[in-house]
Amino acid sequence: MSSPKWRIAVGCDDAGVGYKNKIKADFNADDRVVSVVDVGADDKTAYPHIAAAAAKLVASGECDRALLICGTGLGVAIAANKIKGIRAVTAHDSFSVERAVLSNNAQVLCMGERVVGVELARRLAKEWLGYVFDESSPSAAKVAAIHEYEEGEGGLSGQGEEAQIDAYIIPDFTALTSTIAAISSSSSSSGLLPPIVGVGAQDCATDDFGPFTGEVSAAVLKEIGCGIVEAGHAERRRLFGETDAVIKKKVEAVVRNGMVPLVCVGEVERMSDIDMAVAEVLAQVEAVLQGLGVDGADVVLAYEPVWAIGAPEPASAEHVCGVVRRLRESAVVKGRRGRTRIVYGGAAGPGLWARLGGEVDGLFLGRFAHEPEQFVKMLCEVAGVSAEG
Ligand SMILES: O=C[C@H](O)COP(=O)(O)O
Repeated sequence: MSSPKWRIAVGCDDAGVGYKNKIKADFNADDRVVSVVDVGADDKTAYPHIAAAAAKLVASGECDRALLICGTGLGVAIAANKIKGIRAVTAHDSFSVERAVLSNNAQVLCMGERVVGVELARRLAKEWLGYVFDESSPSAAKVAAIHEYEEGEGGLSGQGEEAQIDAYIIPDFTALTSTIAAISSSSSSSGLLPPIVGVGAQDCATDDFGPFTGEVSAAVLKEIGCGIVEAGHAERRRLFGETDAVIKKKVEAVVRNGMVPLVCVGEVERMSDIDMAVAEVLAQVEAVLQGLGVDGADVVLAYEPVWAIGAPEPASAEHVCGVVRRLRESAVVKGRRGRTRIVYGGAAGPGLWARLGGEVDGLFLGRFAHEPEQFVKMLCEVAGVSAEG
């Protein structure tokens, strides 16, 4: 097997500038490294922001690893570990650096400029590049257990233990801030913190900045508190001519800004041959996910047969489950490093969840979400709790 070529993020606070710059130069000269992104300006930026920025690059899949330096290497590790999916360690000796990768699959190495000599720090960073976690090793199950705790305690939106499901309201742009404020204040007054319902947007721009009058960027959506953003809804494709290439750029923008993309896919015409439906849907999925620069990111696919959107009845459970199963088995989904969840949309209403028999990860509601009682009923069905309680 050929050695991996690493894409590395480096960062530091004002106590770690000297070591960061030296190690960065070492990385740039090392042919095991293909790119180095420096997230740390050599200024007074507090370490949590630097550490989180580097960790997000790793979590999104834009970088493979990060090396962070502060005075002790402790604060940056604590901050980086707050980013979902990140395993950051502080290590100042050769054995710990080795085990951080081989035992813990840590993607982030932190060191302290006031703790370790510069030549040892450089040597450790060099050794670190040589270690690769073995997914078939006995350590893999333990790392998976860490991930399970993270999912159990947090989930898609970082919700608390009270939340059994990830629920999102996705209103139009003008209602976003008031919806976020309403959810936030009702969560505080009910004592449920953080909110058990998140908020998302129906669309976003492909770019974060630039002259795109009328567009709403993913950066702004993140800033106001969105957690999820739709990309490629059937109506965007049909009415606004959005192509797979545009949708892919939007997905990249959503992930780049630390949110989850809700990628809508679905065959246009009703067809009895499930193979034909799968081929059409899979082509859309492949066009968006293949070569996505954010392979490690969480993605939600909304399987919405276009013919079922706005229809009196949803697609049959047999059809939905058949397509979803094939999507899950596809190379493009199986081969991703990030989690891919598949939800169903298109006339989804009460009772559908049970008929789908656990084959899908959730529902994408249109009209029924506009009826509060039906909405709550379906939330309860998915959460497996009684609507009466
Ligand atoms: O955006 C919503 C979905 O396209 C589904 O809509 P629907 O449940 O009203 O058919």
